[in-house]
Amino acid sequence: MNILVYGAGAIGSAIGEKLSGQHDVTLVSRKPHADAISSNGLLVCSSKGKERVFLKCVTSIDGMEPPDVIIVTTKAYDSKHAGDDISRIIDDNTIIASIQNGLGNYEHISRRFGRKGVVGTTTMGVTMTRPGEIVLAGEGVTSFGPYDDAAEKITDIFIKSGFEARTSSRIFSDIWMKAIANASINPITVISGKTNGCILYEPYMSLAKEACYEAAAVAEAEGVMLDDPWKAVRDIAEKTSSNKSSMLQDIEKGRKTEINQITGEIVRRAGGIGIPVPINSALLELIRSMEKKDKRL
Ligand SMILES: NC(=O)C1=CN([C@@H]2O[C@H](COP(=O)(O)OP(=O)(O)OC[C@H]3O[C@@H](n4cnc5c(N)ncnc54)[C@H](O)[C@@H]3O)[C@@H](O)[C@H]2O)C=CC1
Ligand SMILES: CC(C)(CO)C(=O)C(=O)O
Repeated sequence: MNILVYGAGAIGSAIGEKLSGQHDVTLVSRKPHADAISSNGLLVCSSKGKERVFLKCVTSIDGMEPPDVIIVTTKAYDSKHAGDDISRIIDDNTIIASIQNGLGNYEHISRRFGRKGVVGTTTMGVTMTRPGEIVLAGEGVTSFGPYDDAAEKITDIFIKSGFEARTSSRIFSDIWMKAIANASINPITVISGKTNGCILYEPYMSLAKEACYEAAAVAEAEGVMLDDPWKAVRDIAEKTSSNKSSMLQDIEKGRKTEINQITGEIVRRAGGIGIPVPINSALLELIRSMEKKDKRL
């Protein structure tokens, strides 16, 4: 199959590399990463050692034939642009799947094409250490949905390429649960400057719990059922207790964060249905001001 991975940074490169064992994979990335991969291949570092893999990596999809599958792995703030760009090269048979954090990716990437797409979420952990080099911290589980032919086809492709993957009948709960975990953990790690485990202790735990319950109320008002969201958040914080959240890493490197697509979406949706979310609203403003390195402070 011809598979295009659009927005190949950390996660996209790791996914593309693994799929390339069985499929004709093209990564779409920015110039430094594309140049490094084209010259020296992709260096994949993991607990198994280091492996250099040669892959096709381009910076533009101009003139491409419609691929069988497009996997979108940009940051969530680039989803709208990704949707616009890939709409130029798809045909009726192209399956489009998003594997990203945050809320609203499905709407940007799939529903806008007027037909079903696939939405995914993953617990893989990958970091890009420099252009052309990634570190795989954990293989994780990747889930796809909604439960239909396209999601099953992508799940099958992933399983046959060696991923732990499943089709989920509750994909929107899974996506919401990941967003709630990110909303409860990530902003607090930025404010505290500590790793994910900080939310298991006071003074951070009460704040994280409030953020979690507020966000869960919004999900439930949207008809999304969640089982014990605070337990799920605590479990994720325990499993990743020594990790620096992606948001803390972004702030430390002076990069844009996904706060608007995580906490911002929760606050926006809460406003639309009249649910008070004071803790998430405060966290949103604090992270936005830290992102801008607010000069008034
Ligand atoms: N890294 C991880 O372990 C995990 C990441 N995620 C989610 O996956 C998504 C991607 O995360 P990462 O891979 O860490 O981010 P990343 O920033 O490493 O990768 C995204 C890449 O997309 C590229 N890109 C964006 N627009 C592009 C365009 N128009 N043309 C070409 N390239 C373009 C960027 O240059 C960047 O290299 C995020 O939503 C993140 O929250 C989810 C689970 C784990
Ligand atoms: C689950 C968690 C919090 C792991 O670090 C994450 O997804 C992130 O950092 O964005």
